[in-house]
Amino acid sequence: MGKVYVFDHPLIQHKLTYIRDKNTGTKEFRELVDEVATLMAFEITRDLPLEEIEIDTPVTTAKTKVLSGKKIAIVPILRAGIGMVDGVLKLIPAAKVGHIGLYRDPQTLKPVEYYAKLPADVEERDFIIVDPMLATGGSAIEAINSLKKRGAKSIKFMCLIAAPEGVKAIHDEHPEIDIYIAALDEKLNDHGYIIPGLGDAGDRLFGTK
Ligand SMILES: O=P(O)(O)OC[C@H]1O[C@H](OP(=O)(O)OP(=O)(O)O)[C@H](O)[C@@H]1O
Ligand SMILES: O=c1cc[nH]c(=O)[nH]1
Ligand SMILES: [Mg+2]
Repeated sequence: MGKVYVFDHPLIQHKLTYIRDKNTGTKEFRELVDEVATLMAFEITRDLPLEEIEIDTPVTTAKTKVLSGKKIAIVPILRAGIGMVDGVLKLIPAAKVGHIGLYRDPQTLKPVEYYAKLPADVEERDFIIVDPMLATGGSAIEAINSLKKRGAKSIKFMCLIAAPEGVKAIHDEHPEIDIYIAALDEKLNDHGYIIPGLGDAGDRLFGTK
């Protein structure tokens, strides 16, 4: 069964407070999302495999460790997921980036796919899907379906704020997926928005409302 990791690091929680605050403007919101994505990437990469190599220090030789070159791909769910990509790339700059375009129909709350482009070597990569919000879970489930359909074998899901309903929905559909979140909120409202949440992540990132 996939696990749920809630990153309660004080820096993440502090920054998340200002991300939630409705008085935080677009520029600062974008910067904070980027910073939290970097901090989350630090935690999510904790289990990356290492290999031992030998190097020369100025005084002697030393057996020491480097990353063993695991192939990683970051996949933002468009639009709002884009806000987390650069933050993750700061720590794993060699990662490839795929894109999945989904919007949530405001009436049905069902996700509609409008774009998908992934790295060619899908089967060999570890995928990290990024999206600030996990609400009903429809978008995340559709993104996971889309990756699996194209041959992905290893998938993690990372978001800033999740509703319990969304976490359950992912695990009902894809029980093996590990979910990484900065905060697990209370519930969804009647419009599928997370309470207390942060409002519409895409609109706040891109200033479209
Ligand atoms: O868990 P769900 O109920 O599917 O909701 C979460 C989705 O809703 C938001 O995207 P939105 O549809 O607003 O698109 P946008 O990123 O283009 O704003 C958010 O970024 C997630 O992708
Ligand atoms: O609270 C929510 C739910 C879905 N999408 C958002 O951007 N915010
Ligand atoms: Mg949106």
